Amino acid sequence: MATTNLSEYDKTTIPDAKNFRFGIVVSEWNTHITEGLYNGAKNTLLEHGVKPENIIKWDVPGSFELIYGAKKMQQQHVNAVIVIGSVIKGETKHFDFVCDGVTQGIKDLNVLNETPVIFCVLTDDTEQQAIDRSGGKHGNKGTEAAVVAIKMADLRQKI
Ligand SMILES: Nc1c(NC[C@H](O)[C@H](O)[C@H](O)CO)[nH]c(=O)[nH]c1=O
Ligand SMILES: CC(=O)[C@@H](O)COP(=O)(O)O
Repeated sequence: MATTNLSEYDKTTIPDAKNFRFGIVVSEWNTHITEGLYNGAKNTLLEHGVKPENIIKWDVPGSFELIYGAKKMQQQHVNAVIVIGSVIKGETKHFDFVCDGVTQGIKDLNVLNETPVIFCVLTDDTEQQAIDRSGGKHGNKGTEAAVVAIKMADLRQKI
């Protein structure tokens, strides 16, 4: 069963993000998907008051490199990090290892370090599924990730 629209949320429940600074690490694999996710995330951050100069974007070759990129981005005095990737199943089990590796690596960064890392990595059986979730009929997971990043930055500031 497909997910609900990822971009529909109550905008009145989102904290003011004008003083927050975000790092976004973007995989270049399936760039037509990841750039759509990045635009969704960036535009949502801007919509909630984040200054353009407070959004740092780094590109990495593939989703597996998001782990290293996020680790270094955590050192950039940002309130939260978003990692963006698109893993699409091929003929072999490589898909499984990439997805599991990235998931575990990002989880580890959230456990070991203080800066939240938000997981915006699509793991799809088909390219159409990825298209549908990066600005298509199911919305944009980048928008969802930006909302989560603002909420986590706000929570971190309060605790
Ligand atoms: N097949 C996909 C990859 N594979 C590349 C890995 O992420 C990694 O860059 C390589 O194993 C070298 O360490 N990456 C994606 O992001 N999406 C794919 O569909
Ligand atoms: C997720 C991948 O690495 C995948 O695109 C690689 O394709 P294949 O499994 O056909 O080698």
